[in-house]
Amino acid sequence: MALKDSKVPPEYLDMLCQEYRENNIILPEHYQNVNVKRGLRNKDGTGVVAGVTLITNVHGYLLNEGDVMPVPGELTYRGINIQDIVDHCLADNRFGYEEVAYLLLVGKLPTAKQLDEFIDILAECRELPKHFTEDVLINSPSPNIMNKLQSSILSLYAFDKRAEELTLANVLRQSIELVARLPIIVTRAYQVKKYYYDKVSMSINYAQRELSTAENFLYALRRDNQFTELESRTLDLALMLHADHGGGNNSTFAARVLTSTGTDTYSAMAAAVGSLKGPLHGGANLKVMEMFHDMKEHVKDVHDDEEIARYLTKILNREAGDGSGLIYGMGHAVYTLSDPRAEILRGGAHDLAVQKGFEDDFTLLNAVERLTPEVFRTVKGSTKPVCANVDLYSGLVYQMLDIPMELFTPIFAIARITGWAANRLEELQTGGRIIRPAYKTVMSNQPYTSLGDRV
Ligand SMILES: CC(=O)SCCNC(=O)CCNC(=O)[C@H](O)C(C)(C)COP(=O)(O)OP(=O)(O)OC[C@H]1O[C@@H](n2cnc3c(N)ncnc32)[C@H](O)[C@@H]1OP(=O)(O)O
Ligand SMILES: O=C([O-])CC(=O)C(=O)O
Repeated sequence: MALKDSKVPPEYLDMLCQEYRENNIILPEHYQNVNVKRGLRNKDGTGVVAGVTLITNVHGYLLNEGDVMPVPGELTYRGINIQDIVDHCLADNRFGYEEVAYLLLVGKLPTAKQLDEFIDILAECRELPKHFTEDVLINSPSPNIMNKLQSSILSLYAFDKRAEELTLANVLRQSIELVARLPIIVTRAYQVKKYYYDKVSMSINYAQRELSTAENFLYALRRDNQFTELESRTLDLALMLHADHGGGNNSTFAARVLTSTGTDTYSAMAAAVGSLKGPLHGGANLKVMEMFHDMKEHVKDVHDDEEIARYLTKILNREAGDGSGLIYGMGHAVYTLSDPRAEILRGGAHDLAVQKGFEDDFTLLNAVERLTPEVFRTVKGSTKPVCANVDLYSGLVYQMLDIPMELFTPIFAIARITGWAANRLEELQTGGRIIRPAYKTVMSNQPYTSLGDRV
């Protein structure tokens, strides 16, 4: 593909690509011969254990005499089941994300007084440093909000006099500030993006002290600052569910890898944002919706399972969708029978769909969840269970809340900053060794050839 603005000529690139392909062949047997744990996975697909943690447990299978036994998934934050956290917050009719953030960061549920204090501090910290909005956001727009979020987090370094200090108190302070500020950065970066790239007038609002994280997001997103109770509660639920997922998920592990070098908070958190953006990880929530819109164009009857299964088969065969062969929102590295977050979001998506008249959309996405395992077995001949993951229903939920697609993955980041920060703190306090896996070379040694003798 020719890059219009590049000084590197396309024919030169073609030549380099050809050279590259000829000189960079690693065959599957190379992996097998040296017993490499590709993707840091054991032979049975389970993850290589890279550390111990007190923060989050992701339970997706049992090991029975060395065999992986599929079980319904369970997610616990600091030992407390996510379902219980959600149920209690809903029963008390209060926002839960702030409580989850305290729990993950500090290690125990806050008392009522501690929670009030924490919410007050978050409110105090939400406003961005002086000139940050003008210099970092307005004067330097990006078409991609995850990209802008990543560079904004790096830019916060310059506004922090104690950016490098690794004491517990300082990193906790930085973590709280990031939890408070990410919703503001994301919504402002979005406003700037709309103004600069989409030629829509920009509206930049101050964060509101009395509003929760979810409410502040919706307040800043909407031109009229209006949102309903149902909308803010649903977003709050999504934030709770996305807040952490153990030390091994790709973005959190990236944060831990960088943290283990002794680097600063902003560098570690920016790396995590870059990881989350990927379509196999947090970026899947955007991909699910792209896939879903494509399906809506091609599937005539959302109640016709055979037609939907045919379409899913085409996706797996790279004849439909984005050509990757992936059914986004399905499959998980740990969960086998179910992802508890997808179960909760499915319920939320269903209720919203009924209320807002999106029943057909829900039916179609639900059919993807129901039919994929069988299609998967038929096409791939694989008996491995494949379940819906958290990204399957989140996009539909956000769409029904009238949140633009380009903010789906940034919302994930707004929630996950808590988990990244909690894992960074744990790595700093208890890790104690630079993370440094090995790569086995499959290249044989060769002599240096003088310039004039090369062909
Ligand atoms: C927040 C999150 O990060 S949740 C995950 C979000 N990502 C997605 O929804 C993208 C779609 N899903 C996937 O790509 C995968 O299921 C992942 C990345 C989530 C997990 O990957 P893995 O742990 O490697 O999955 P697993 O070991 O089960 O893969 C087995 C095989 O099934 C394939 N597979 C797994 N899920 C899918 C899928 N949804 N669609 C098509 N093929 C899939 C893998 O590519 C692999 O194929 P291969 O043996 O030919 O290489
Ligand atoms: O755990 C994983 O590999 C991915 C995931 O679901 C998450 O990070 O929420």
